Amino acid sequence: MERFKNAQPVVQWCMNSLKNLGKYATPIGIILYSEIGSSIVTSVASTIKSVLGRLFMSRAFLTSKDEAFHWIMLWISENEYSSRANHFSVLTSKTYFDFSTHFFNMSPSEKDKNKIPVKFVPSPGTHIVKFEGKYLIVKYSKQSGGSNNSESDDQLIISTIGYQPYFLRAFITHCQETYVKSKHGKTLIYVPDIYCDNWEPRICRNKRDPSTVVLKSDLYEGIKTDAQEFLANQSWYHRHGIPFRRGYLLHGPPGTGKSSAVVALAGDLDMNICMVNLTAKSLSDEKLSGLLLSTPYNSIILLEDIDHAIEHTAKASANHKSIPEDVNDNDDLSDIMSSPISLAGLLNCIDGVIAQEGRLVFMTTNSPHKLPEALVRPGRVDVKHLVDYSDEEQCRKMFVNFYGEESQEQASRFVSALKKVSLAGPLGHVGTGSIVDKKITTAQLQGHFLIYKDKAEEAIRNADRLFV
Ligand SMILES: Nc1ncnc2c1ncn2[C@@H]1O[C@H](COP(=O)(O)OP(=O)(O)OP(=O)(O)O)[C@@H](O)[C@H]1O
Repeated sequence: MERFKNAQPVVQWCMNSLKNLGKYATPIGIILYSEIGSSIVTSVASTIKSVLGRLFMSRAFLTSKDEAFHWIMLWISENEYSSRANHFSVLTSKTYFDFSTHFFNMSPSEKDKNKIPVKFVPSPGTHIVKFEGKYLIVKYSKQSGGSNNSESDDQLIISTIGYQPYFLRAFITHCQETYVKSKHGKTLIYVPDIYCDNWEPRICRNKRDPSTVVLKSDLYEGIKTDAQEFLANQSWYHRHGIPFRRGYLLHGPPGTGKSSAVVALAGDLDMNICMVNLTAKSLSDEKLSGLLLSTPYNSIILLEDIDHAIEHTAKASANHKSIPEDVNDNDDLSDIMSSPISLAGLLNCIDGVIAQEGRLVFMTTNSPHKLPEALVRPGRVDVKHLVDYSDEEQCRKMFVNFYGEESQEQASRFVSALKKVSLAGPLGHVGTGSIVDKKITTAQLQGHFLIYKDKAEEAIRNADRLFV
């Protein structure tokens, strides 16, 4: 009984509280009702939407990391929808890269050279396009933030009515075919985006005709045959347990046609080129390996001036804290101190357990002696070629390429003029008469002929200017 007496105030307090609650019951009820009710309605609606979506819609998700993203964007840009869309982005040929621009003829007409051509492409948002009489909803979202994660990817969600995915697949296949057709006769050059997260197609240029790249006889053909043989023998490599990769090193003086040969080869083999600047500040070992593992299908990897990258890695690893002694005033110190990649990282990426299979890697350098043994060992570099100063035959071919087949006789006179100059050695001494000893590069020859465009005789008369 005593215990109940003690509990009396508590019971009284509870009774009072209930009474007071009665006063507020209606507003609290409304609030609770509306809050709970609306959340129930929202979740039921979204469940129904998602169930209906799954039952009656098919959907494809793509990010800009994937090549298919670009096929779709190109198709939409070229589709008549884009000309009618009231929600679009405007691109000019000077605009920051957008894949589609390179497939349009964006060069100004001869008549109106000051008028920059304009192209309208879909802007981020939702677009409705028609394909084979059916509608597709394309949701395009652009992520502008992130620097070092996949959040910087643009995203496409394509939906259409119908449970069966065939229509959507047919649409994507059609976009791919359109892309392949647009690319016909062109070489696509990919470079890493500014964060070095993904590849982006940067240049779409007409294929370079291999006959316009004048190398020593059979050099180009030798490289091409080797590459073709490699590409055709995947199963042989697998059978023998040899990694299916082939590395080439083209070395020689600047302006002798090393990069031009790779561009011509890519066109000849109907491949694309992925070019990495190994000294880019935003690159790192991880990013480089990520990039090399995700090179777009059917691409040649081109690492130009590899000796510069090696120099950078060496300086940076030796000088993480101190300033290198051989830095001169023109060097950008921050570049040297923060070399983006390490030598070990580079070697691993080119040929390590993480290296992608089935690829051609071309490296070019002016200073092969600066390359570490480990870089040029077989497996990383399987084929080495010196691309040297021009010989007689190259001078003749360059002349004929410039002035036409009918200029054969003039080409011989041009070569004689060059030999005559070669016979006069330095300071009145007799020279060897060998054109190669005069160290003329094909780039110099090109420059000379450009001065005397359409004036073959003047190019011959002034041949000695090549040696000034
Ligand atoms: N062998 C060649 N045949 C035709 N054109 C050439 C040749 N070599 C150089 N050229 C021309 O000279 C320019 C530079 O050529 P390219 O970039 O291929 O030389 P490179 O050897 O790669 O030079 P670098 O070592 O400086 O990178 C280009 O415009 C190219 O057309």
